[in-house]
Amino acid sequence: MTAPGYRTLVVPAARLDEYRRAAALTFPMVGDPLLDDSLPFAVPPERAVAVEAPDGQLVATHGSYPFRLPLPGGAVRCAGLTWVGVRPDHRRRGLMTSMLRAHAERSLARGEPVSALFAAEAAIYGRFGYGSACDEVRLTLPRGAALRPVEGSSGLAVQVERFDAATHADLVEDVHVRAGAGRPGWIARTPRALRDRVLADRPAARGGAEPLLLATVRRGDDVRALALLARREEADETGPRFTVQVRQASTLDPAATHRLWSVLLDLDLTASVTTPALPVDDPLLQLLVDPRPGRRRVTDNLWVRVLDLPAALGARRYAARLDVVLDVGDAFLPRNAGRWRLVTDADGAAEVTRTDAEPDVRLDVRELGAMLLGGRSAAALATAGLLDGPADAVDRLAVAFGSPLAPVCPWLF
Ligand SMILES: CC(=O)SCCNC(=O)CCNC(=O)[C@H](O)C(C)(C)COP(=O)(O)OP(=O)(O)OC[C@H]1O[C@@H](n2cnc3c(N)ncnc32)[C@H](O)[C@@H]1OP(=O)(O)O
Repeated sequence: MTAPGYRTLVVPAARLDEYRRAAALTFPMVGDPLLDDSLPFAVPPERAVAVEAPDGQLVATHGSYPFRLPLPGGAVRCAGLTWVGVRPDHRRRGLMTSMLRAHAERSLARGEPVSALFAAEAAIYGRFGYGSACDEVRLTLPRGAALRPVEGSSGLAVQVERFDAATHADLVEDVHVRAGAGRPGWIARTPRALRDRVLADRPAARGGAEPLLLATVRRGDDVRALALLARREEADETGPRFTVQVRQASTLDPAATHRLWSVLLDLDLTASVTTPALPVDDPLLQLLVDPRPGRRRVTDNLWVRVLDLPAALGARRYAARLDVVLDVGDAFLPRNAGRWRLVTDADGAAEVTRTDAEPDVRLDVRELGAMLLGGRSAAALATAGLLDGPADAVDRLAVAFGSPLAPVCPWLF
């Protein structure tokens, strides 16, 4: 239910400009016409939703992207929630709450059992059943940071050129997708308009850095790794000292990974290198001879909301046999609340059914979302008092929900 006098609507094409103006009042970083032109129209039109105030103005916005969210051993249709904003003069009267409800209902109607997002502020989304599902790490490394050797690296060819979206976007997206094979959370940038927006190198968004460069590592004609990067000058009386901002690093094998980072960590005239969001087990972290110099920032990455519990849990594989009854709390979407029996077979496939049996483990849907990608351990959540059950059941759950590779989404939507 929207607050009295307000109305939630799918934004018709004729009102998209209004939608953009409402978003521009909400998000302080929007304000440059060159940037504004691109926002937020990568959201497919039928997924742009707004709230209209009693005076007819659009005062709150949200949208979603049609993603496939990689899970351990599977993938699930996922509504990537974005542009949630309420005009400053209409806040704290329930408009976000009504939009989140509309988002859940519309996603379910489209057959999307899961929603995911990046949280502008981490305290916002737990109340709506989103759980922090994984972390990311960003490194700032000194130039020349040494890497452990990897056989075959030095023989690979490297090319550095100016990035041109029209020529290179397909290659960059293709390598991005392949680089994430087997890693939960590694979302492809769909639809194409979103990919184009993510890869657009708008001067207004460069923050003083040069236009994007594309570095490719090749074995013969085959591109095995690539990076998008830009150098930015830092004032220094001793001479030019550039910071290398690596915006995307996508690698397909260990030798190419080593070769790519060897080049990025040793560009002339540079003093330091910043990485994009990396999974917490990224190969770069394993390869650094000395991981201590520089800075390391770990923060929350994807937040995940289970909308249709049996469909979401049934879309992934499990690393151990389970026959467990979960008692799930879901105050925001009661359809998920109650007891569910989760049984997995020898291949890790799951069957999820309603049951009246006594529960083994009690948890909120928020924790289920946190565990879905394999990035949060049931046992760790239990030590924090966020999941309750006998130690053997909790431990089995922790093992079964685990993932061999740490989840991450390396780009922001
Ligand atoms: C996925 C994304 O798009 S992330 C982007 C999120 N957007 C932003 O940060 C833009 C700036 N902020 C805003 O536009 C708004 O303040 C919003 C969207 C965060 C909140 O909108 P509102 O309509 O004011 O929220 P609403 O009135 O529905 O509040 C619901 C509850 O959330 C709480 N809440 C709202 N904002 C926040 C916040 N930033 N941190 C913690 N709690 C919050 C409210 O206090 C309220 O709690 P209560 O039910 O216990 O009273």
